[in-house]
Amino acid sequence: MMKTQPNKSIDKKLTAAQISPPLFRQLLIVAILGFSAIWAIDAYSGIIAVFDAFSYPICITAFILIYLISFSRANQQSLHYLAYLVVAGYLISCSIWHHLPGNGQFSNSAQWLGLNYVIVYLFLDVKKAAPATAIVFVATITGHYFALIQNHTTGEALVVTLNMAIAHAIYIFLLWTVIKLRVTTDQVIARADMLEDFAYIDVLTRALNRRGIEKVFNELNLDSAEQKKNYAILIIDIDHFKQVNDLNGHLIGDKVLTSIAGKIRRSIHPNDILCRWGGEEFVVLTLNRTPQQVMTLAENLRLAVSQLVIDDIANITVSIGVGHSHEASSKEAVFKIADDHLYDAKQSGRNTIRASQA
Ligand SMILES: Nc1nc2c(ncn2[C@@H]2O[C@H](COP(=O)(O)OP(=O)(O)OP(=O)(O)O)[C@@H](O)[C@H]2O)c(=O)[nH]1
Repeated sequence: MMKTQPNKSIDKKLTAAQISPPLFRQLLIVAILGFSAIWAIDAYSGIIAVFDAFSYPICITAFILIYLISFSRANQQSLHYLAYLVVAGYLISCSIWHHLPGNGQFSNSAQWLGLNYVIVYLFLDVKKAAPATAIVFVATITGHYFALIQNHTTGEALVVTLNMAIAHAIYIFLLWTVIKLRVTTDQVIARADMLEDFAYIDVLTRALNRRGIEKVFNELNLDSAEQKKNYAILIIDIDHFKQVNDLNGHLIGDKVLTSIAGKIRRSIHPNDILCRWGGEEFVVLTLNRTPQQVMTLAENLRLAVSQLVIDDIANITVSIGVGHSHEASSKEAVFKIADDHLYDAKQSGRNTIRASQA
């Protein structure tokens, strides 16, 4: 439901998209199927390297175990780490192994290395992904350099690893740009949400405004013809407020309004809704209370306000008119009933409550 206190600041931290356990398991199935398919193709064609003959079943077993553990209460983030460790560990060591002399140099294993950077941002939040990216980058480049130098001149090994370093740096840079774009979009959405919240809140008292309570009515489906909901409306009007302004000035008048709103907010149930209906008029919407309970609430509010002393101003009173959902077929009609009772309360001397006879 709508917040009555908008967020003061927008969280500027970079956060990774949340991977739900079902999505994580889907990714694991893709990994299991992918590894199994490549293993089957390599084994069937007879070109399977010694490294792969061992590493494929190890990785597949690890993925299956992580898949099964993911159904337990195990920390999901740790499982994400573990899965990433298996993938990154496999891809780096496989490519390095293939670059060692006699192991089928420059096989196509290196082309998969870019996946390490993509997957790290998929699994980890950005704070952890950044150092992981640096570690993977350094391990990949130095590992390949030392593998190549064993069978090539330093110059040749340097050229190949430099190429690799540039390509990988571009991968990282582009991925980082995508993440930043996404974070900017998230911030724009958060800001829009915050502005939307402001449109429903009265700036002076921080209570909901008319549009705000309208929205609450819609969200709670209170005016639905099919499902009759039990609610009551209390229209609370400050007595002789014009005098408060005339005698003390508008700024003090504002302070009185804010203090009364605060007092009402602290006196109602957390599920009750406070709205500034207009000038010196507030509305409390309360749900699922009996008429007696609503009268008790109204009496508590009347008493609470009457005890306020604001900048030496005492004896502030309110008149309250009550309307119940069972008394009418639309919220407009309930408001009208509450308003009529408020009029009666004012006519009968103020500082009092009026509701229909039970
Ligand atoms: N300080 C301040 N005054 C406001 C604000 N909004 C409305 N008012 C004042 O509220 C007063 C309402 O006056 P009236 O409608 O005559 O009502 P009242 O003096 O409270 O008299 P009763 O309701 O009949 O008891 C006016 O003087 C408005 O200027 C506001 O945001 N700040």
